[in-house]
Amino acid sequence: MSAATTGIGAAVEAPVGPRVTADASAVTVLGPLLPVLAPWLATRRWYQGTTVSGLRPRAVTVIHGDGLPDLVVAVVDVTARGTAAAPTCYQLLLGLARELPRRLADAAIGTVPSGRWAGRAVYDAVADPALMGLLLRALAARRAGTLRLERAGLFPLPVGLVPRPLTGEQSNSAVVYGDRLLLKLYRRPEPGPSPEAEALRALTAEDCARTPRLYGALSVPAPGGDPLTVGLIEEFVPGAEDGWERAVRFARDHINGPGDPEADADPGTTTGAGGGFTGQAHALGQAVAEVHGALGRAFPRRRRQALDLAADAARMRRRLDTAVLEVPQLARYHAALAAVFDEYGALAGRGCPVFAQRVHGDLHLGQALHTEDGWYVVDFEGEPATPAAERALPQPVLRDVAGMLRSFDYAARTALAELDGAAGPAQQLSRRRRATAWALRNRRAFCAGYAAAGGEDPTCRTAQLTAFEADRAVYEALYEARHRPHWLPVPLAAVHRLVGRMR
Ligand SMILES: Nc1ncnc2c1ncn2[C@@H]1O[C@H](COP(=O)(O)OP(=O)(O)O)[C@@H](O)[C@H]1O
Ligand SMILES: O=P(O)(O)O[C@H]1O[C@H](CO)[C@@H](O[C@H]2O[C@H](CO)[C@@H](O)[C@H](O)[C@H]2O)[C@H](O)[C@H]1O
Repeated sequence: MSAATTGIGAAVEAPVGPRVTADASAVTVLGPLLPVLAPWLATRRWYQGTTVSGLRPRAVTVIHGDGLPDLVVAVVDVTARGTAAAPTCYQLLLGLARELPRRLADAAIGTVPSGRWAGRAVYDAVADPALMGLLLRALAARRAGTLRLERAGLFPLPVGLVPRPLTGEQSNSAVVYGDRLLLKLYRRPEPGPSPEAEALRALTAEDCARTPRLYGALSVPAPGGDPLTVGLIEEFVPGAEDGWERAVRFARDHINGPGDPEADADPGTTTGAGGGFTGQAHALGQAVAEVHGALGRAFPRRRRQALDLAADAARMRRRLDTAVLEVPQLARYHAALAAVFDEYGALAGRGCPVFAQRVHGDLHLGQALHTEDGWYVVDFEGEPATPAAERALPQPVLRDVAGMLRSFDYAARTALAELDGAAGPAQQLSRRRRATAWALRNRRAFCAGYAAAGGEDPTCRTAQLTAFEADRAVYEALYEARHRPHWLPVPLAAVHRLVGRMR
């Protein structure tokens, strides 16, 4: 590896406790770690490339705690080998221990070959509750060097809670403190204001009961620009079940349930096809409408003019063009999809009012948490594959509604796929019908809940909803092709169905 370590970022030592050590430059701190960091980084789930050729520190903070390994929080620009692409910014949290306890073996990165930490074990500090406790104490005491916690609201920040890393997350890392706080650490921090910090700050100020409240946003200075947001501290929603897992479980039970002739009938007339989930889907619709209401009060809400709608339609077409290059299976639907987007673009000319405001931006069942107190909506970062500058743009609320409707389809198909194997043809047909009916019934319940809580009635805005569902399915096709190719048939089937409806 040839590591580029020029372009020195700020390096600050932030002592917690009585020990004060001298400042060191970012290069001095990170330089000796580079040989072990590069191969480790290239295998992280959140790392975008497959190789690392250069790593340039932007901001490095070292935090010492008495009797603890040192903690290095480094924001670095990484260049992948063999690409002309601009470097990508990553956040690394590294522990440096004289000896790595066996319980942290899975977090091991390597042994530092030289420099001040020569011979120490370097490891992913997010896995170490002791260091995550140290980080929270340092942030609360404003002793984390260039790493700042900008508080939201006046809620006291409890610091004596037991930390545990949250497993199973996708693009970021997270630590839960005593089931009360969640520290979300962005692995790929992005320049400019953070859509998630902005949204949660506003929702907290609005006292929205359906989202976790924000305690504060973590940032490091970015020379010549806004500080770079590298994380958030928000309320942890205890005792929650992930909405995706819950929906798939209910769908599976329904599809596999005892023979119920009603459930196999036309979904428009059945009573049982929602598989016991319709009440929850209704409540979820209400929760999303509440979140939209709060966002609509906190951020500007404006009527879309004809030019705006045409620009939206053009953006959806561009997204389709990009997706077709990577997902050739979409090509046969190109003209029909473009027609769907154009129909949306022409709505203003027909006197149909469309309003835009701040929305969630990547709403699906996995962003909803079910508790005894009802639903919570989390993760306001927006679609990871959409450029950062576009994510906070005002959008019609039906974009979020469409995201959730797509998710009911995903849940039904996932449940079906999990069951299909051992069934004969007749049973498979019956299951398919039940899966379709489950999705349809819960989509309707969600829309009814949304309208009942004061949101605009999605079912009265078919052209908008179809365009947003189609656009979302195109996004999903690209997402699946890149990350989970065996899931690609799910959004492709949706595209087929959606354009079929327009013919
Ligand atoms: N405030 C919270 N309280 C409880 N669990 C949460 C909270 N926020 C997120 N989670 C859980 O963590 C998972 C990952 O969080 P998320 O913000 O979606 O991160 P990512 O962007 O990495 O997907 C969520 O699916 C949810 O299960
Ligand atoms: O949660 P993220 O912000 O990482 O969202 C991305 O990944 C999601 C998958 O984890 C992806 O969601 C798609 O798959 C879900 C099932 O796993 C399904 O419920 C969603 O409806 C579907 O869009 C999401 O698109 C992507 O941005």
